[in-house]
Amino acid sequence: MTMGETFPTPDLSHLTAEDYDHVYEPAEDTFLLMDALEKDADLLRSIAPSICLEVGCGSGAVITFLGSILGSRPHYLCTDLNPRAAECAARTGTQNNISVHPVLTDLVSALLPRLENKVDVMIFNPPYVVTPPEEVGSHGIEASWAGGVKGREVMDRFFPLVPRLLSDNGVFYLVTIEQNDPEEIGCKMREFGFTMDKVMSRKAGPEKLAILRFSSCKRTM
Ligand SMILES: C[S@@+](CC[C@H](N)C(=O)[O-])C[C@H]1O[C@@H](n2cnc3c(N)ncnc32)[C@H](O)[C@@H]1O
Repeated sequence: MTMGETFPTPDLSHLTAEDYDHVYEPAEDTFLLMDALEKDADLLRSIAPSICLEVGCGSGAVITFLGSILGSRPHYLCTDLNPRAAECAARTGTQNNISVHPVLTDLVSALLPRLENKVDVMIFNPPYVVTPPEEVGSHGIEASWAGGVKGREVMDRFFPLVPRLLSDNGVFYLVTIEQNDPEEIGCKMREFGFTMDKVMSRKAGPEKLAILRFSSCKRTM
């Protein structure tokens, strides 16, 4: 086992302040997610992934970081409904020599049914902030954080799609805050056939962040 292996934070020097007016700038949640992926590097490699997918890629920092862990063998796909984010994610991949393929779509709509049971590693740092419901649904920077009731409105729409997308040995990483009620999410995902593990947690200002990992109860590895 390769204890404590570290991987480089992606070079984001190509992104400008103007980009970040429109696209989520990597923050504590982004970095905690990267730390969790780094911690799970051996597990991720043991899956020998063919397809990795990040939903809501923003700058593309996380999917690119995953690429630095897993190398060039897997396909790296990502989605966002913000066109500027999709464009930034492609540039971040190029800047770091990782081939990242962004798809402009709501959640994963454009990828189903083609990716049915084919995704080995899936990541979602969703808009998780509790906001009035009417703030949900923007295609601009507000889509980065506006999560509506309990901060759950966007992620709740995604959960039923997880069993359709993940391969039998696949894993799904989700960023949450305490207000999202991670325990309730665990119960909901159990109904879809997944077990939940908390990989990491951290307090960042007022936010109690957690990185949850879901894997199929049928998982053989
Ligand atoms: C908290 S930001 C995370 C960005 C990036 N993954 C990171 O960790 O830095 C959430 C991202 O999800 C995107 N997003 C929000 N709702 C979405 C939806 N329904 N479908 C696809 N992407 C969405 C936002 O545009 C934003 O880029």
